[in-house]
Amino acid sequence: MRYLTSGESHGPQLTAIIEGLPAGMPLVDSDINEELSRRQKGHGRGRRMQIEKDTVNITSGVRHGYTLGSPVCLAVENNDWKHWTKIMGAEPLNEDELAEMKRVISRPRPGHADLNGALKYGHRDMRNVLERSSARETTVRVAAGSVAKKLLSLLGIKITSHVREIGGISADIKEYPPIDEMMKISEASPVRCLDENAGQKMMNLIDEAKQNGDSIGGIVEVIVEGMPPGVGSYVHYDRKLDAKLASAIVSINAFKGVEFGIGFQAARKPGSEVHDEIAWNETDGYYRKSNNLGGFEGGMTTGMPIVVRGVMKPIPTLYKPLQSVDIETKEPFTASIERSDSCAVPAAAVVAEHAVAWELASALMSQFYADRFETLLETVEMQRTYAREF
Ligand SMILES: Cc1cc2nc3c(=O)[nH]c(=O)nc-3n(C[C@H](O)[C@H](O)[C@H](O)COP(=O)(O)O)c2cc1C
Ligand SMILES: C=C(O[C@@H]1CC(C(=O)O)=C[C@@H](OP(=O)(O)O)[C@H]1O)C(=O)O
Repeated sequence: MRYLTSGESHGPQLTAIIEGLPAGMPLVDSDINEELSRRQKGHGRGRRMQIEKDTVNITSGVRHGYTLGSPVCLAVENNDWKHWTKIMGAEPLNEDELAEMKRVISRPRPGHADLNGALKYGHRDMRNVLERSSARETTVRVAAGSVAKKLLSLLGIKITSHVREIGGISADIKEYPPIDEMMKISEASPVRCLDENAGQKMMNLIDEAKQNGDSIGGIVEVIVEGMPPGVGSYVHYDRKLDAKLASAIVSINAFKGVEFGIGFQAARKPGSEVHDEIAWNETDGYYRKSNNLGGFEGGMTTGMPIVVRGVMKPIPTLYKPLQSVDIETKEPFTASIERSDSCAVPAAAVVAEHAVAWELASALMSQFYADRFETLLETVEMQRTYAREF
């Protein structure tokens, strides 16, 4: 399976085209809209989220609530577009407006794509860069990911996400509740934090950062239960499923790091405290007595829950901007200010969840390829039985 996205942040719409879905999979708008709405929530977001109410228009590949096996096109309109038609060049301008338009963005924001993107593509107006480098694009990544999440859920695979840390305040999770419970808590919490105390502190810190014209980042965690063992491969670098997940996480705007299970802690412990002992029983087949490695050995799923975390840096646009240089005059200036979030970690958790869902669904489809969804169901079930009895 693959997908492409297109669209500018303040253009008319965002689009994703998915190729390679099996035919006969149930899919309706609400499967996608519920996930889009989750991405829009979360303490710390700017005014844009009040303007948008992201809903999908499925324009191809689905009839009467079932996939056809043909490309699925998902379109999400930008409500904000109507305020930007002139700036985005969709309307002819009079002289005054033209003069106004000469206020091009020439002072790159440290930490955003502005300067690198401008010099790469030769844009003197950095709006040409920020329109596409904006995380607005994650809307349709979530749309595509929600189709993958639907496929996973029909195969009995559950996935959720939550916030582990914001601005250095860490959620103190002694024991994870069952995954259905985690889904509910993270949905209800304004920072998607499973620990209510830490959640409140995180919100206070976000408010403080906002008041100071600053921004903060954090750590999100994605948890998956029900993946059959043996998905992915050890035989080649580009077939290792943990590597694909790592790439998907780091591809999210502002994500700088990734870890599985106990992650970086593994560097500070002896092997006897890291590797998960293997056991077997009739109901579950092989299982691990612990899950320090977060569901992967040798680039393949172990059948244990997948636990993957991603690190998001603070948002680069600052209302108290950092020093930069004007690319026209080469004089030092403070960076330009665009309307901005002060913290988008809770939203980014939902994006990470969908990025992971996509990679897992895609791996299942390449390993158990099926033109018909029913065949996929049967083959995945066969793999589970085979693994249990192996
Ligand atoms: C959900 C989400 C919302 C974001 N909102 C903003 C924002 O309002 N302002 C901003 O400057 N960056 C925001 N970012 C981060 C930038 O998009 C990102 O830093 C930029 O594209 C540069 O890419 P890089 O940080 O991966 O190098 C957001 C990221 C995510 C995931
Ligand atoms: C629009 C979204 O996030 C945007 C991501 C973003 C950036 O620079 O990445 C900058 C802001 O854009 P705007 O200036 O239009 O408010 C965010 O709002 C979204 O998540 O849907």
